[in-house]
Amino acid sequence: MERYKIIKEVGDGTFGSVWRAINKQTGEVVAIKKMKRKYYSWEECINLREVKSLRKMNHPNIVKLKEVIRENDILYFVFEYMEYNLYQLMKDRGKLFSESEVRNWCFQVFQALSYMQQRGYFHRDLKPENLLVTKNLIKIADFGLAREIYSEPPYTEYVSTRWYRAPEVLLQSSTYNSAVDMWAMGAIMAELFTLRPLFPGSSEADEICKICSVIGSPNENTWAEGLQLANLIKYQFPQYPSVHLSVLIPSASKDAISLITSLCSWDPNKRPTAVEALQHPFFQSCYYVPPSLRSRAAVHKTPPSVGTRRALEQKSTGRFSGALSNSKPTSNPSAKIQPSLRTGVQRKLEMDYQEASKNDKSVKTCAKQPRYRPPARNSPTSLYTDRAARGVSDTAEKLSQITIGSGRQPVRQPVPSPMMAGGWHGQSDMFLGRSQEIPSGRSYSRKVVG
Ligand SMILES: Nc1ncnc2c1ncn2[C@@H]1O[C@H](COP(=O)(O)OP(=O)(O)OP(=O)(O)O)[C@@H](O)[C@H]1O
Repeated sequence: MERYKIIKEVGDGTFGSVWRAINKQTGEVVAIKKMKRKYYSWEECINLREVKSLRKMNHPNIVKLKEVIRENDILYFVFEYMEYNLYQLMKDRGKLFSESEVRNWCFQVFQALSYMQQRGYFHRDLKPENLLVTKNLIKIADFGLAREIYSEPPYTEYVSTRWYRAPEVLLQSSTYNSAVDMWAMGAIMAELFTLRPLFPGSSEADEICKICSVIGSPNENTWAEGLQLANLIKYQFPQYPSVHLSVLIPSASKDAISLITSLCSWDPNKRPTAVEALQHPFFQSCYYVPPSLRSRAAVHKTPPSVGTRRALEQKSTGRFSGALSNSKPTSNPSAKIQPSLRTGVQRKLEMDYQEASKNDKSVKTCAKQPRYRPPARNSPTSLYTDRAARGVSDTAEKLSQITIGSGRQPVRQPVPSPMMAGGWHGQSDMFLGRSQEIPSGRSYSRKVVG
């Protein structure tokens, strides 16, 4: 580590603190993530397999892992340095972002997701804090890193966000897939427009409640499988009609609303894949180069993210091409997602249903704000400083005692790190898991340093 000069702490996550540093030899500015637990041998660097995968990921919109160092039993990840995360940008924002800013960012993130999805990976913890920005460039961070479920406090104060968690995960599906990232992107996109989280649930139960109050409760037509999942854990959805998203996101165009609506579909199978999202009319002005045509397009020196859509339109036959046809992509091979990537068994969640029946009576109403309120457009910044507005209230605290599958021990539940879609990682999944479970009675708070 003596090769690096540590400058200052820029982030403090669940598993590591992140520092800005300079490579003394090259002068390059990097971000060094120092893991909180100790690793007494390389074998103990439980996630090395994933680290190797991450190092292989080479995409302009995925934060590059440059180096992994273990020194004095401490594990360090050296990343390229990014100036901000999206949460910081939203928090400090005095006025709304323009639609073209939102489009530019989302287009880049969908390209990274498309890259990952085509390689059978998905992120599973997309949230504004994990989207890092330098100038116009945005990159996905924090995936594939070691997540230790057996680690001891000092992590107990942190409760990972549930605001971007897909309903199938909330309902403890054992077979979720890359569509969870698409859900998260819908929620993030909406938040970029309003600077308010779309589904600010204060507990898992309240999270579902918030979702119902926005997109309407699911039914046989919208998500038959979800009703079955709910049945399995004896959960009853609260009954709400849907609200048109344009009411909640007044600054967004019709195309943006259409994309967010489809990303936030109850049924994971009805959400677009990343490739399909890139073909949505919202991105009409953007220039997407399907991987199959990358080498040819490279000749034109097109920027990796956004440009003018000049070509390849005839190649786009995805979900949103033409008049929003329902036909599946045909001529664009990259748009053909292998069925296994969509439906593969990802993991077996550790579940404890002992008190699940409590949900029958407990989740008929949302905590606070029974309906999502349209954003206060004049004071968007207040959201991130107002605890109550973020759904953290006494009522919420109480509701959080009776969450879906409550009765669990307040220990870290393994939520696997980004992993090969369609693959069951078995034993190692325990090690790859990240904290997702919300210990009862704890409130969510974002931890952002700097
Ligand atoms: N490459 C980077 N460049 C600059 N800042 C970074 C970088 N990577 C991470 N950070 C900052 O550090 C914060 C925490 O990083 P990260 O999410 O990787 O930690 P974590 O322990 O995995 O967090 P979490 O609790 O979200 O799982 C990020 O939100 C970001 O603000």
